[in-house]
Amino acid sequence: MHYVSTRAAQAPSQSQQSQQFSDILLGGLAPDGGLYLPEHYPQVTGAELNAWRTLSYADLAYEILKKFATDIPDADLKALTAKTYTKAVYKNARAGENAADITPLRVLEEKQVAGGQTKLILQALSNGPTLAFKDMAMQLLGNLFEYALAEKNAELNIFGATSGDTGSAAEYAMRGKKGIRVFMLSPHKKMSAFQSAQMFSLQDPNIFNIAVEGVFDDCQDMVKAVSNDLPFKAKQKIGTVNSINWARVVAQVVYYFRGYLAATTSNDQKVSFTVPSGNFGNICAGHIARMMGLPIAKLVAATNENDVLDEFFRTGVYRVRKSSETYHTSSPSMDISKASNFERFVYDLVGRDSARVKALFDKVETQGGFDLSGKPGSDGDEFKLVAQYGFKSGKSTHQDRLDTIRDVADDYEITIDTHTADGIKVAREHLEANVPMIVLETALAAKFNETILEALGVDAERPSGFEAIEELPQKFVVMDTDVAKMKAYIAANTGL
Ligand SMILES: N[C@@H](CCOP(=O)(O)O)C(=O)O
Repeated sequence: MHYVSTRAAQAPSQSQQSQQFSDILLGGLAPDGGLYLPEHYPQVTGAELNAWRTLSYADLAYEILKKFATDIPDADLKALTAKTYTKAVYKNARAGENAADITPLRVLEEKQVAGGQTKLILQALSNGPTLAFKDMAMQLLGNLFEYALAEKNAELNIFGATSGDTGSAAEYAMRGKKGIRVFMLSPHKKMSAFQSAQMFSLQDPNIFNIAVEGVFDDCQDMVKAVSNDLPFKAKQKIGTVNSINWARVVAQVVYYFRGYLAATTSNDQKVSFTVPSGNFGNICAGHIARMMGLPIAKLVAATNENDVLDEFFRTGVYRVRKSSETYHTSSPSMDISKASNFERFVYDLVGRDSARVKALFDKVETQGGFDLSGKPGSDGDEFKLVAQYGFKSGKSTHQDRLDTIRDVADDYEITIDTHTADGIKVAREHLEANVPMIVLETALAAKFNETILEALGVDAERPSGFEAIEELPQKFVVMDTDVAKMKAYIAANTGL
């Protein structure tokens, strides 16, 4: 399988620099500033789906990943997925969940309505080491990086940005790994107390936490600026773990298949997914699963008050917000106004025309957005095609989160986190008869105890190993949004 940049002038199989999975695994952004995607989406047959119904999560991951990572020997890939997706790693399953399922489903509600029955299902994705769905991909990335670096006898300096969950998932997956350092930017004082403590309490010498005076988008812009300095990137051996890295997205494709197979008994049935969305990486994985032929009816993006994506899916206008207009909310991992993975979807939406993609995203940088509504003066009319990709959206506020956390606790005796609450609030607006709606869980409630206390008046249950984490000594530096200073900090700590 060859990979193409969303901004490339040439298909990779025709270019001299043909890229395969292992070539792009360690790199992140393409050299032209675009994002990698496979040259075509591999298709899944009905017979394959049937055969996959009885597989373990690890074996299902292997079957899906081998369609994309065609340059990794089958036996090695199988060993990597078997090592990653174990019940020992995903050990934080709650009462009523089977840890061996890795991403167990829980039916929250079934209702008789005109024309049939609606069903609301929660897919648990946060039973891994850092209690967030990011572990699902990051644990695999840690093992893939170690494998690839050992093959090349190389080292890697990961430079990433987090609004709360990617950072800890990456640091837990990479701590102690030979040849790997992690430099993680986060918005200073804008994560929950638990999220900050989870990252900043790590004392490992290969982990560097940098709290940036700004919002997540400022952090992500710095990651892109550093990645676009190709000589610096090469000299400092910079890689990334954000969803700009294709391997992150493809690992997330697996749980859409798993959710579908667990919620249905025949391939004639469809399901929909609601996905709490910030950087568009998670729902982009759903888009890819759907493009591979998974019978998904709707993909519903749920945003918080930072509603750039909801605005696009309602109007066709993509209008990024300035840092000063990005709200600090009680679902902080989604406090994002410039969703980097959105470019992958736009690439498909405009018929894989990389020149158009480049022009549109250049316009984001120079004029703050683009308009595909087809109205006079707009940049195109592709918004009319959005429905055929199944996308819908909705938005949720702090009050919605509080209400939903209370409802779900009262009705189904489960405490959900604030981002999952955004998902459930929006999912309820898109229920359809006879099409189960699966909400992807973002994290465990313990990570956002401030809001759980406000909603329920009691603390969220805390899995063992995280008691009093906020009291541990913290190690981090504070910096402003100065790319030159950031580069100097990286170079000083790598010694390269
Ligand atoms: N919500 C994320 C932000 C980074 O997103 P990613 O999927 O690109 O890693 C976080 O919690 O850090």
